[in-house]
Amino acid sequence: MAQAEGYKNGRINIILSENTPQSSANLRVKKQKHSPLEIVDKEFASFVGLNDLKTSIKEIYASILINEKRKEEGLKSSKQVLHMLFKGNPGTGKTTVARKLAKLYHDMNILSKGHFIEAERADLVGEYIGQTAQKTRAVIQKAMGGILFIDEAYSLSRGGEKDFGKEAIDLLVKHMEDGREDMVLILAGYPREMDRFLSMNPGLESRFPFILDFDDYSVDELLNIGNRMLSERQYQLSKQAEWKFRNHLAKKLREDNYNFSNARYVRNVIEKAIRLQAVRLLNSDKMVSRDLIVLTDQDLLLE
Ligand SMILES: Nc1ncnc2c1ncn2[C@@H]1O[C@H](COP(=O)(O)OP(=O)(O)OP(=O)(O)O)[C@@H](O)[C@H]1O
Repeated sequence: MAQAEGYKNGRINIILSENTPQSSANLRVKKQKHSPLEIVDKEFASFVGLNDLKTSIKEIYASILINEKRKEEGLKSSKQVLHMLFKGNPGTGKTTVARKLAKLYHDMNILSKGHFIEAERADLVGEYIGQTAQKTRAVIQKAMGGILFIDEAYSLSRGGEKDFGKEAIDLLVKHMEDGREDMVLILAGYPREMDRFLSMNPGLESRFPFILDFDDYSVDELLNIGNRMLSERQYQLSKQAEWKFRNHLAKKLREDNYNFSNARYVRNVIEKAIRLQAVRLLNSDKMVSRDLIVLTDQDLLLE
């Protein structure tokens, strides 16, 4: 196990005891001389915005480390339950953050494997008696040592009391109650549907100590996300294209916030623009190297 070794200059230094199974991950932590909270900043540096969420994750991270330290010192410590509810509109980063947490928890030695399993209703719910238990147990088994992420969790209670989805929920709850710690369950979905789902399954919410809200992005944040996606691929928007995109995003946010898919929408526009630019360049007789980088307003198909 990694251990927290005292506090120096406001930092908790992580050291390794011998025979640590994930020693390479933790050695990385030590070599870089980052404090645990800086590690969260570093891991989440590629995420635009999400400031409240980053603060919550730091609190979780800090409380886990301090709890471990208290345990070592023989002080009272609570059992760490890390199951989470993620509430946010489409494309607000729920899946991407959950994947990142799997890695972080692995580096912290909380999860032995740190892999990420995403499951939906069809993976858990069967069509005949006995099949749901089989399917759900198999998914839980596969997720042991990692994160089990169930997107649109409310789809499990779609059919009401008689539906097998209820059985899947009960099995997941039972698994959480059994207190096997080497798996984190994250139920995710859109805020309104999640709230309805939780109100229909009393007692469920209280089993999740962490509820994280993913807010919609502002126009500036969406543009920032887009520009980062482009620079990762060595592209950029022309001034005019950026202006056009900004106005369009502002209009989108005013119009249909509920169906708008936030950062995923931005990703789709950008991927389409890259394809349209390629066709435009092949059709043009003159091409200089800068043309390979710049996406113009003609390349942005905004709908
Ligand atoms: N804050 C962010 N910074 C940078 N990129 C982001 C951010 N949030 C989301 N993205 C990008 O947007 C895309 C969609 O994100 P993701 O799939 O995590 O959203 P989601 O909330 O799980 O959506 P859904 O609920 O519809 O499945 C991904 O490509 C992701 O990398």
